[in-house]
Amino acid sequence: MKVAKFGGTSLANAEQIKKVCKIIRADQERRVVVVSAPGKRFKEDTKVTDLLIQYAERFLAAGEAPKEKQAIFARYQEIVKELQLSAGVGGQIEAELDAVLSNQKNLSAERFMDAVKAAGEDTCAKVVAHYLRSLGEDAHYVNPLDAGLLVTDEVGNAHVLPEAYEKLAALGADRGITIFPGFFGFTKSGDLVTFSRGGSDITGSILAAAVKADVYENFTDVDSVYVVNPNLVAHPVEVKEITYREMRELSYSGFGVFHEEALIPAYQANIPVCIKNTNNPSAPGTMIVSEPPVSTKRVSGIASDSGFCSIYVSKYLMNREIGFGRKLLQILEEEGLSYEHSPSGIDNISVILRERDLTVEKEERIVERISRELRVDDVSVTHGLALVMIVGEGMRQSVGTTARAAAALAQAKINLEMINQGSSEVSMMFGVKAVEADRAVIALYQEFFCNEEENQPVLANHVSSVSV
Ligand SMILES: Nc1ncnc2c1ncn2[C@@H]1O[C@H](COP(=O)(O)OP(=O)(O)O)[C@@H](O)[C@H]1O
Ligand SMILES: N[C@@H](CC(=O)OP(=O)(O)O)C(=O)O
Repeated sequence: MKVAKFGGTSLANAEQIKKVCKIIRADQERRVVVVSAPGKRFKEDTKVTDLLIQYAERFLAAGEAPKEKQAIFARYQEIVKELQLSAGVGGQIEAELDAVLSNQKNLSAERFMDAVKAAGEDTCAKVVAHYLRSLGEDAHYVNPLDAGLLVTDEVGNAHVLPEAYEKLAALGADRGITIFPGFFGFTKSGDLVTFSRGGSDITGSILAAAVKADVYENFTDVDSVYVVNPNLVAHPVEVKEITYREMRELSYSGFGVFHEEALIPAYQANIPVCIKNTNNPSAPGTMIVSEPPVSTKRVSGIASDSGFCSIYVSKYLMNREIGFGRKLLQILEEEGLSYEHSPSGIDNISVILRERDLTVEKEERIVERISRELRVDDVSVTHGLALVMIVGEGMRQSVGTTARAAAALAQAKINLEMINQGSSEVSMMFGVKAVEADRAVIALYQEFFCNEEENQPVLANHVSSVSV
């Protein structure tokens, strides 16, 4: 059995939904289907999820938002009409959507926001199920509450609860084709909570693990995962196969094609993931697997993400002070902050955080506490950083990757704020000013992928002859 997830671009309008249904019908193994909300139809368009957020924000501020509501209805009305669904079906779908958008009673502002956001996928799943039925298929919409998709009570950032898997396993025995809305689940108390943005990928992975699918197919709008963001480099090298670990690092670092948290359920259940193109389903796509291929490249991908800041702390003989690191991180913990990385030297340490988590007040308090409580020589915060990540299982067997990367960045006149090699040795991180991130990725792409001779595959478990 296959679990297939279709992203927003695959469901943006009726024409796309027809392609999706053709793909579902082409393979009887595609029995559990997860759908996102309709995405962008063209570059400047707005995703339905963003329309829903705009609606909820206006509604919460003004008590009504007729213009925003109409924009949402217009998207679904056009789809229903072009799919030639009956007036009765269209009316029912619209009434159910309207009930969610108009019902703030007994809901806090944040719960209302999550309920409205989830209505995008929920409505889309109903439309797809109706359309498949109109084509004669035995398809049915399943609600995550009824199916038992239990999640933590973290509004807008839910995580699946372990007991959900057992309940969801029953979907594997369902008759016909199950159409399941992505992006949200329910707490044990029955409250709706969404995953973080892009979270329909997570739903697909959870269902694939629960029903022990042979493969989790993730349909999007590109033929494969590429070694760099195709919006940055035209026609970059395609990735045929990549490990969960590499993909996890690259998704974390900015590969928008697959949600970083979506790999865990599939990985734990050892379900291979295949990224495929709805607009070109015969293309083989990219397989995400547990073991690297025998002949693996030194570098599998290069990604970057901005929105980071760094707290730099220096103190003479820091290395001799027992408990220094713990006390520093405890200050961050007490301010409710998680940290991303922490490169260190003998007398200094940096802690990298997401900028969105650090308010001005928190920053002032943290700097003051570090100075006073840890009696440091220097503490400063640098904003506007991007992290550029080179990832590859082959790096473990290769010598000189850091030197080549640093030289390429130096040649492009990019100043390095920091370098950090992950303990797993499959990734290497460079901190640069956010404005220089794209240039850094391009320079690294040229270094590792545009020189045929240098880019010969290196054998796994074999030390490359390339040296510094
Ligand atoms: N390394 C990469 N390989 C492929 N696509 C990438 C990569 N990095 C970013 N992307 C972008 O991810 C997009 C697909 O993700 P997304 O827009 O979330 O699709 P969906 O609507 O199917 O969920 C692609 O159109 C591409 O622009
Ligand atoms: N619609 C949600 C969830 C999602 O996964 O969407 P997409 O498949 O378009 O990335 C969002 O925009 O965040």
